[in-house]
Amino acid sequence: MLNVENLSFRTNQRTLLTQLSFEARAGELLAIVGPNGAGKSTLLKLCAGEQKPTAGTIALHATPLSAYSSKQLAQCRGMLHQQNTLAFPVRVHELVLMGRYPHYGAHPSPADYSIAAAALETVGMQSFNNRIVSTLSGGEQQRVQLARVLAQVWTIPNGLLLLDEPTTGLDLLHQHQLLDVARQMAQRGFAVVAVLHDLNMAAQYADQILMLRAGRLEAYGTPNDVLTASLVERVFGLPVKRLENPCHHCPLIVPVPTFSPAFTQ
Ligand SMILES: Nc1ncnc2c1ncn2[C@@H]1O[C@H](COP(=O)(O)OP(=O)(O)OP(=O)(O)O)[C@@H](O)[C@H]1O
Repeated sequence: MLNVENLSFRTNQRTLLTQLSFEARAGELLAIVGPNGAGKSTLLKLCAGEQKPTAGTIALHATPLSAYSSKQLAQCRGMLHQQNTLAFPVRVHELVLMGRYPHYGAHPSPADYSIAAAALETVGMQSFNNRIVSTLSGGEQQRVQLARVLAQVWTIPNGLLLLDEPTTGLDLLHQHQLLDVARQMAQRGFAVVAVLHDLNMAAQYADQILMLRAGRLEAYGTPNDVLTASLVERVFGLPVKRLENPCHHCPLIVPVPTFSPAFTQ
C-alpha cells in the first residue's frame, strides 16, 4: 500500500533521513521506533505528503504522493500529529466533524454527523460531546483528536492511518484501547503506521517494526526479529534483557540501567 524507496530528506543543511526503504502493507500495523531525534516524526510527515523527499520515492496505492492533490490525499490518509494546537475555542463534536471536511461540499450530510458520533464513541468520549476542547485534560484531548482522524478515514476501505506518538499522555487503559483501535483499523484493510516509544507496546501490537537511529534504518522486520537485546542496547544505549512476554507471543524488553551514582544523585 505505502511503498518507500531509497528515501532521503535534507533540510537546513542537515540530512535527517538517509536511504530508507520499506513498505506499510494493508492489514498490518507498522511501528516506527528509535531514540529521540532519530527522524521518526520527520519520516511520518514525509509519508503523509506534508513534506517532500530530497531523494527517493513514496507511493501510496502505487501512485507517487506527489501526484495526489491535497484533497485527494485527505480522502485516503489520516494523520494524528504529535501536537495539535487549536487557535480558537471549538467544541468536541465540532472538532470531530472537521475530520469529515475533505468529504463534503458546502455542508455536512446526516451521514457525516453519524460518522463523527461513531468515531467519538469509538474513543469513549461521547459524553464530552459539548465541551470546549481546550478545557479537556491532555489525554482526553488526544482521544478527541484521534476521533477526528478516525472520522476522516471512517468510510475508506483501505486507507493509510499515520499516528505520531498516539499514546502520549494516555493512561494505561487508554494506551491499550488506542492501539486496539489501530489494530481494528488494520483488520479493516488499512495500513497503520505508528511512531511508538514503548518497545513493549510495539512488540505486542505491531506486525512489523522499523527501527531508526540518526535517520538510518537499523532494523526492519517482525518484533521477534527486530527486538533483540543487542540491537536495542546498541541503538538506545541502555542495557536490556529480552524475555518472552508470558501473556502474548512476543518479546518483552526489560531495561537494566547501570547509571553511575554521580548521575543518579
Ligand atoms: N527543520 C529542521 N531543521 C533542522 N533540523 C531539524 C528540523 N526538523 C527536525 N530537525 C532535527 O531532525 C532530527 C529528527 O527530528 P524528528 O522530530 O523527526 O525526531 P523524532 O525521532 O521524532 O524524535 P522524538 O522521539 O524526540 O520525537 C532532530 O535532531 C531534529 O532536531
